[in-house]
Amino acid sequence: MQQYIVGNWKMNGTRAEATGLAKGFTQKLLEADRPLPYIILCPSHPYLDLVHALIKNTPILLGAQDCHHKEHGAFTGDVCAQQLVDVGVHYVLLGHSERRHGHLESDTLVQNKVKTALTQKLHTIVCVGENKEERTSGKAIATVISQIENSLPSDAKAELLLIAYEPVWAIGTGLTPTLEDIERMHGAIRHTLSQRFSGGGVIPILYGGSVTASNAKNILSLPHVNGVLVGGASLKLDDFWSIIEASTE
Ligand SMILES: O=C[C@H](O)COP(=O)(O)O
Repeated sequence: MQQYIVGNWKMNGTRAEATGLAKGFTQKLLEADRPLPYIILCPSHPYLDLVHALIKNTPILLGAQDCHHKEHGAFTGDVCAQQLVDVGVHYVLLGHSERRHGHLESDTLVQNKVKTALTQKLHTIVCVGENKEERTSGKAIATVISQIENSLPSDAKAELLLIAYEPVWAIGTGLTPTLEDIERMHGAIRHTLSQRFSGGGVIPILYGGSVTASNAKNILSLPHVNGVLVGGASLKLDDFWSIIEASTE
């Protein structure tokens, strides 16, 4: 399976910085001499249009960081899936822990968002992950499997779904699970997806949480890891490019 390298810029950057990064990646693509993974950039909403214009004739794909669960309407400050598609978005992150805020954005809300995004044929990256307490009390796998079971619509089309496993305690901290723990979790997720969805065996499962140019190769070499979701390191041109180059074919 071709791997996925997703850069989540979160609420960072300016117009000038977004332009610099997008132009930098397109230039690196021109110089690349090896097969590349799927590369997806997820800027903040105000810069989607700008980044789309800069990457539109390249293999880089555009992602958004969230969308509303309703198709349209009086929801001040929100953005709907149809608007994302309208500005060239192909992927959307849903249920990121920074939006779940513990349980403020519930599994049910995430599931409703997923339904709406899939209706618009957006590739939907559903984020799941345990917090520190759930990890130390031995509940990490049960927590993540429960999030998957409750965040995915039972009739979801497997071909538009991706899962990102992001332990909350690893995000932005420089901490990562051991390779064995990542592999064990991804194996459990794969088992659940295969049982629950026809075609679930092919849903890509990404790892996220303090992925860097130094640890990407080992993580991306794990059999059940189909890509990475990168936060901080995706804002640094050379670091993100090193992570792209660490992908396996
Ligand atoms: O969406 C990305 C993740 O939250 C990981 O962020 P990080 O790479 O800064 O730890």
